Amino acid sequence: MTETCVLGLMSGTSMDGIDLALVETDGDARVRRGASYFVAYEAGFRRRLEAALETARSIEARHERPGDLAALEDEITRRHAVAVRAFVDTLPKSGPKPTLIGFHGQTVLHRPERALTVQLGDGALLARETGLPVVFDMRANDMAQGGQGAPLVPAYHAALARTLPAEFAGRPPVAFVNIGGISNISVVPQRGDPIAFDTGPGNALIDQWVAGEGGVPFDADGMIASEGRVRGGVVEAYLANPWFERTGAKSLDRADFTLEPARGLELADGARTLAAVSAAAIMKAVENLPKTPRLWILCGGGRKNPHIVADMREEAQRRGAGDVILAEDAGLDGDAMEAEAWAYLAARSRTGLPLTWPTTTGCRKPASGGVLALP
Ligand SMILES: Nc1ncnc2c1ncn2[C@@H]1O[C@H](COP(=O)(O)OP(=O)(O)OP(=O)(O)O)[C@@H](O)[C@H]1O
Ligand SMILES: CC(=O)N[C@H]1[C@@H]2OC[C@@H](O2)[C@@H](O)[C@@H]1O[C@H](C)C(=O)O
Repeated sequence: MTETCVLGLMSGTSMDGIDLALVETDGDARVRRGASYFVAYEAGFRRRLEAALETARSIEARHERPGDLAALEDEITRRHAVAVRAFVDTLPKSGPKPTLIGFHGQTVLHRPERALTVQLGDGALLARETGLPVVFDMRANDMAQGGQGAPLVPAYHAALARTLPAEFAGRPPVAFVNIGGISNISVVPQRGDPIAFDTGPGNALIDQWVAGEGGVPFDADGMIASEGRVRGGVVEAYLANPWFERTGAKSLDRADFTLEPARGLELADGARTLAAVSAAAIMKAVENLPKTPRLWILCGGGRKNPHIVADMREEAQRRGAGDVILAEDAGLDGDAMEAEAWAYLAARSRTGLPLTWPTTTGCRKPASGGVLALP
């Protein structure tokens, strides 16, 4: 494939808004990262998305849209179209313009054990609204091929690993950790396919905790947690979840971990303890990897919580697991990475290249995927 300028769209499990990013890519080794943009959801819309998770629980087949989910899907899609137009308006007149969109949509249900994953997002409507071809539904074929349907970002992490500055590239295996609502890891070895899985809760529990106990949407820069201390017993209760013993490909629904073990804690102790849980859950991944990573590159909003980062560094040292750095330290953009990934995946989809491998989602053989909608 020749190089295409692709616009990636991600509305993740944190439900905080829409990330947009441009990538010029052939869907293979050539990756040139471009501009990025973010459109926040206002509190009321975030609450509607949260309510949709409840409504979606009754879904048994992925195209069912009970209750208000059809109307919500329409609105989510139109909000993405508005975001695309706003982003494109900011691009310099002389620079590259997107000719393809990679669209994630909003996950409202993820039940890999039932081969069921539901993203609200109407690719055909987005194509009509933007006038651009749209690749969407990139998780479905992986599931049809026996995979978990997530995580999908490892294909992009593997491509980025090849572009790392020499001081980092010489330290395989490199681990990319996305600390979103849920956290996931991609380990990129020197040779061979990436190894990946969801590691456990990221920011979703912290967000729910500080919203419920403190009335704020997230613990900005870990300020609330700074006033608290780690309750070791609660961390242990979380880590006793059989999830952590499971080896191989595995992926989570946002509802799989709850605040139950933290109930009764005071606001700041809860925020600090849940940050420790996120860090410990990620570092526990080492126990399920064939080789301990030598470098950890953090992306996603959780890298801005200094307690998560500090706890990970301490644990990496204890485990002899090398350095923990932020995406920005390696010249990358930790906020835009998932949106960039959806752009890259769309380009791979167009050329039929694999989006997933047996080592990333457990699919039977490397699987491409995605549905193309033309304007
Ligand atoms: N300054 C900050 N300090 C602490 N936490 C922050 C900060 N900024 C963002 N976050 C956290 O990051 C979250 C958003 O992260 P991100 O956009 O990576 O998640 P996502 O893409 O929605 O999730 P996922 O990767 O699970 O799909 C917010 O909900 C918040 O918890
Ligand atoms: C079903 C779904 O949307 N899963 C998300 C979620 O958020 C993080 C983690 O759980 C990951 O598995 C996935 O997103 C990333 C971007 C992925 O598929 O790579």
